[in-house]
Amino acid sequence: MTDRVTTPVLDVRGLRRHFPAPSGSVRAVDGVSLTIGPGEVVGLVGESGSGKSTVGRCVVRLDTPTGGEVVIDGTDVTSLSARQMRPLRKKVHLVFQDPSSSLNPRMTIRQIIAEPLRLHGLASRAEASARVDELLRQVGLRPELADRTPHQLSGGQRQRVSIARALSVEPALLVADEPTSALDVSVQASVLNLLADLQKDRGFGCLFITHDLAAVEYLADRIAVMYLGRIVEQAPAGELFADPKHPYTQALLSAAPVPDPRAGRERIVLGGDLPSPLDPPPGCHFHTRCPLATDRCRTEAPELRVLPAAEPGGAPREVACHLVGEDGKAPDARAAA
Ligand SMILES: Nc1ncnc2c1ncn2[C@@H]1O[C@H](COP(=O)(O)OP(=O)(O)OP(=O)(O)O)[C@@H](O)[C@H]1O
Repeated sequence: MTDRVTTPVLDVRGLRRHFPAPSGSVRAVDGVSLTIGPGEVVGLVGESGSGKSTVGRCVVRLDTPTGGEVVIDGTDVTSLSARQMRPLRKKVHLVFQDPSSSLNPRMTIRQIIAEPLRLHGLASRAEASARVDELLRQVGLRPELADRTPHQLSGGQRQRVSIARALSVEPALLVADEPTSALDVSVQASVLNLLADLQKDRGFGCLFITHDLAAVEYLADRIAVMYLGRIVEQAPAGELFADPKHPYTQALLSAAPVPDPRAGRERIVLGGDLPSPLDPPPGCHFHTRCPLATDRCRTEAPELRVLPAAEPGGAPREVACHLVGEDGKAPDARAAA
């Protein structure tokens, strides 16, 4: 196996993003570590305000971390200037939540999709034009749309254009931040299917940020669960849904629609709101809402620990909870709730 094959497309270590505020600092991201292998899809889930988008923005360097490291395809980009970052921009692209605000309304679709190719000097004008036609077909749009402007397209078509633009330079990593949440429910599934098909065909790594648990179960190989700026659990997608270990993950998944009603999952209703990242609770951040919290949880922050794989040779999983045993045996928040 060559080094190229084993180098992760994304290696985030101890990432922090604290925003200064008049009465302290907002710890939006507070020590996140995450790895994505080539061709791997990692879902990042958690309540609104848990820090998911801030992680995504730091990865694509739309935001600058206040601590930790971001390594993209083997290059540490944490402290690169905008100029130094430019050649690396083709390795990682972001698909935003709302395509209406991320596409320049004065440019044609052809100009929008060709822009990254032009910025990176990857194609002549004629080559870029042919490539745009091909990309439009790949995202399920007719090449005739190339001469229109974004406002002449539907929301779903605009998001397909954003995806075509992001993929025009064949990135190693795509960060998709709630790529379907601004779309009509009727087109959400087709855009998700498109992303899944393109990912399988092209094999790019993907950080998929979402609230949509059904979508993440469908798309992700692995899922990381965030709570108040930290990852509290990471596991292969199937294992996380079948056997969530962290009481927060149990509560989050209990609210997801169950495809098979016979599997009936009892809902765990969490008390209170997500605490403020301006003044996070001491110890385990989740203790204020956890039905199982003990004195230790209120004072000592649990580390993210590696648990034994479910099967020999299986992928390891990680959890940050004092109540999960070394053997991976987890308490049931449902019983206590
Ligand atoms: N520029 C900023 N200045 C101050 N606080 C910020 C800034 N950006 C984000 N935050 C705060 O950081 C926390 C995390 O925000 P973030 O948008 O990353 O969460 P999220 O999990 O992506 O939420 P959502 O799912 O609603 O997008 C929130 O409390 C938010 O208010």
